[in-house]
Amino acid sequence: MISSKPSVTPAIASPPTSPPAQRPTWQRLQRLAANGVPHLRELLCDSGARRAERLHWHAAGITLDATHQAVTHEVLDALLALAAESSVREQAAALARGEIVNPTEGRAALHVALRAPGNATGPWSADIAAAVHAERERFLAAAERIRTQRWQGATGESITDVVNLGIGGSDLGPRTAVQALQALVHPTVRVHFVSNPDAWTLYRVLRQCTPARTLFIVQSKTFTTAETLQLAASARRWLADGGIAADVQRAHLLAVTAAPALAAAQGYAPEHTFRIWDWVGGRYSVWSAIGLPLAIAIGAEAFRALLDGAHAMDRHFWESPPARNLPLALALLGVWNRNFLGCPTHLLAIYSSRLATLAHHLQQLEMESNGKSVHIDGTPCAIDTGPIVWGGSGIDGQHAYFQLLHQGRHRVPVDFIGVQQDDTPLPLAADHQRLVQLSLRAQARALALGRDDAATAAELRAAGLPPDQVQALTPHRRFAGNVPSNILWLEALTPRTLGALLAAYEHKVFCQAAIWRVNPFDQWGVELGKAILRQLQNSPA
Ligand SMILES: O=P(O)(O)OC[C@H]1O[C@H](O)[C@H](O)[C@@H](O)[C@@H]1O
Repeated sequence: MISSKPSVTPAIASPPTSPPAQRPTWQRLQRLAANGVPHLRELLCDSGARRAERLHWHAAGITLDATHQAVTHEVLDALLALAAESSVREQAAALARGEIVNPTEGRAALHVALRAPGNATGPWSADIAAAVHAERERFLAAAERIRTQRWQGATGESITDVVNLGIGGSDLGPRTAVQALQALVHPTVRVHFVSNPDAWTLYRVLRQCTPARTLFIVQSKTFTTAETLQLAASARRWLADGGIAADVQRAHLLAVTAAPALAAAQGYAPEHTFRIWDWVGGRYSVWSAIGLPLAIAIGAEAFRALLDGAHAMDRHFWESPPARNLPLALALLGVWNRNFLGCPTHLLAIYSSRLATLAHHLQQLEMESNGKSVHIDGTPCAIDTGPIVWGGSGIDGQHAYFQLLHQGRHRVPVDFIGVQQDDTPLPLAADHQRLVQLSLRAQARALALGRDDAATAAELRAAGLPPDQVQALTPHRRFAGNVPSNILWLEALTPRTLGALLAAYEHKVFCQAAIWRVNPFDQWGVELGKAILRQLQNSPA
């Protein structure tokens, strides 16, 4: 019997108690920002190899180039001191030991245990390792049966369509990964994702499917989410209307949940129910049975490679010194931009169409985790916490909203995310890839350097404009620049690098929460809307 309870130390992992703004390093960073950092035009000209060396990180197939961040050596030193002063490392170790890092729900957050190879133990308990291993083997075996069309529906036909019903963390992780790894997707079993209870969303998928050949995966950690239950009810009615009566629907319905009793009460067969645990946060759950649709799409071996990539990033995060630690660097640069340069938003500009959905996944990861205004001890935050995270396809954005980034009134830090080696089997794929990669680099450069009045006027004069027009046009054609950005390169778009990238962002979010002293694992903010929905549903029309 798999225990749902992690063996946790009952004590709350203790972050430093002083409010961040009262810490000496925080105040040092405030002074550095107030004194002004040189324009990126100057920082990028500083050809001293040391800046470039300090601002590049490599781990598990991911490279972070932060040379376009508005930071000096002094700022970097102070940020690393802030991490030490905030006990980031100690807090990460407490998480991995299975301590209660989510005190408002009395839970551990052991997503790192989900991606350890085999049944290897880590700092977490042997019970957890064994439970994770057993359930992983169970859901991967089911995924292989479905993928190889050995899973039969009630009428003995093979399954050709798998429809994932789930929302938030029970949708975005696997949806993003299936999208990203579509080159590996099995050609005969189609995997669909439906999260939105707008009836058309489900209809649009079901009109392509045949009931006898369709399998639904109802994914819900709580098994109480109204949107998912509505979709499941509709799916079951569609099966019944299509000749798969309620009493033989079991082979068409899988459930993934931390509340198996609720699933059983709603008629899901225990042998078709896969287990997650209360210590798996929804937005950290793609590594668990919530990844089942992904495993069906790409196969067990590729799914294990995704876990391996994430685990490689975990090891890097735990073992690398702070100055060489990629997720910590992402976190610290974000803190600098948010708290000291005063940037309220953060853009994810993704230069790989297969990865574009990543922006939605990371938006949930960052905003649901760190969109908080009280510290972990319940005291109000006097500092800014998680920024507004937004984004999508960078190339498309260039021809739409990038104008505001270049010349608007907001300074928007950017993570440019690209892929170094492309595998698209198209004759001119290398040319496409060169255009995409150079576009990424050009945008990072343009945002950083801008173009001052003198350079703008010189260019207009060189184009042959008379002096009065040069004068009139210069204010419109100048660019302030100095917009900070990261460039993240995946060496190739593989399960391994995708796993590593997702894990890097998870650790980034955790490090920022540790510095801001907020709980990144609860999401009470979404509850009020749910409660009011229930009231409205129960009140007379
Ligand atoms: O998996 P479920 O319990 O159905 O929850 C689905 C999602 O909805 C909730 O309201 C939360 O905002 C998300 O964190 C969660 O992932």
